[in-house]
Amino acid sequence: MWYHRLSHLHGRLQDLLKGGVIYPALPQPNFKSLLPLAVHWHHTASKSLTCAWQQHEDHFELKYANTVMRFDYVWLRDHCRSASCYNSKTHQRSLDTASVDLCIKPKTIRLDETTLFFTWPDGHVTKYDLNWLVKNSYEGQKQKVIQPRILWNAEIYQQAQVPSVDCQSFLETNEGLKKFLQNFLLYGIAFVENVPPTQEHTEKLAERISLIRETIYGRMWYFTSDFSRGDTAYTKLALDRHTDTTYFQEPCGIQVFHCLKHEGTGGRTLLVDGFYAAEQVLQKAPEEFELLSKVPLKHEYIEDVGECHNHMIGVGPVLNIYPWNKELYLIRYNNYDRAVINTVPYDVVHRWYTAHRTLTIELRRPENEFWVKLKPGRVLFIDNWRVLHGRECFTGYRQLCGCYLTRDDVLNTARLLGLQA
Ligand SMILES: C[N+](C)(C)CCCC[C@H](N)C(=O)O
Ligand SMILES: O=C(O)CCC(=O)C(=O)O
Ligand SMILES: [Fe+2]
Repeated sequence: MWYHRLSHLHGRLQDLLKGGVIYPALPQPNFKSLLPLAVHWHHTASKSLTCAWQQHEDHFELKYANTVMRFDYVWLRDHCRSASCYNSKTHQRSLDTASVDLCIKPKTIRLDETTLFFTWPDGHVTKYDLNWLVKNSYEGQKQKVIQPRILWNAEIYQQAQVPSVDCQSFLETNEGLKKFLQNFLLYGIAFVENVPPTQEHTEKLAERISLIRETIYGRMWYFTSDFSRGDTAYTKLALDRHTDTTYFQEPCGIQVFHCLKHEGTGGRTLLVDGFYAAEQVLQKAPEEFELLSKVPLKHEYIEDVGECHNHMIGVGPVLNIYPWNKELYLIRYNNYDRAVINTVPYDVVHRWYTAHRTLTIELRRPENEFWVKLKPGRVLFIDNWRVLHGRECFTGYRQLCGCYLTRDDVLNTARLLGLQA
């Protein structure tokens, strides 16, 4: 078996070498500085800078920058960046992909320096820079790190001493905003300090990083324990850890909390990194992790209080994973709002309960709980796709205001500031 694989690999290399091979000249300064390491360096450098390609019957194979890439011919035609195929002003494709022959093959392929030229049967020429191909190929993407994150339990988060960003620097400087977003992307929570304790100022903060997502709760919400809505959030009761709006097909991306007033006891906020807990499940029981990522569940919000009549349903697994790189991107966890399970047969149901228990045990470990008392002036932003929140029961008058944000627009702001998101 092993021998088989080896000889197969060897054959592939031979194939590759039959294609065009170039050794770009080394820039002079590098050459000099690397000279003492000549023997070792020669090997790695020639490996990383060599380009080898091979035209196969049904795909194009390219070896460059230590990456072996395979491209489908329709893909190569479809991604043509020539002026007639792609509008580089709008960054939009002009080519009608449906007009490409699904059996298309290039008539000729030529490499000049670091540019590949494909001439298609109708004479059209497509140019690709080798580095563009590395960056945009499936194989190149796989090498890229996933969204940088620091998974945390209470100790990790507290030891990190993540600084809060001052309201003025958040509102008035790009550095302040960037620092805030960087922390938010890394930890899934972030604080802004010295905010005037009003709904208007909280709204201003929200609008600085995103669009406010208006929901059945309104645009900016403002709530006390008056049971004005048919939900436990509007009482003085404790709330176990959960994510919000699990009953939306796309749960809200970010939640903003600002406690404007509390005259009483208790009412601390609980925060738990759901991705940290999920990672523990993946390590300890990978098949349970997989089940939680596959079994679709319904969450439901049924309200019939006063003038408020709502019936929301969202369907999706507890753990949502990108299929191409297995990256976890969303956790949907709310035992209060989870609806009747009728999407899976009984034996799967039992295995699902076991897996759900494993995750719950991780989420409930005291060492994973980060408790904070929200105070007027300190605004908390929570990544509702990652970090669970809850609260301790409380006495007295407590006023909380906040809103939900659309996730796409937060990430948009982050990317415009040069962050990976
Ligand atoms: C934040 N705010 C008070 C407006 C809404 C609360 C929503 C509560 C609901 N059970 C959920 O978890 O989605
Ligand atoms: O009252 C709180 O601190 C939070 C309640 C809650 O979970 C929510 O409003 O989503
Ligand atoms: Fe909540």
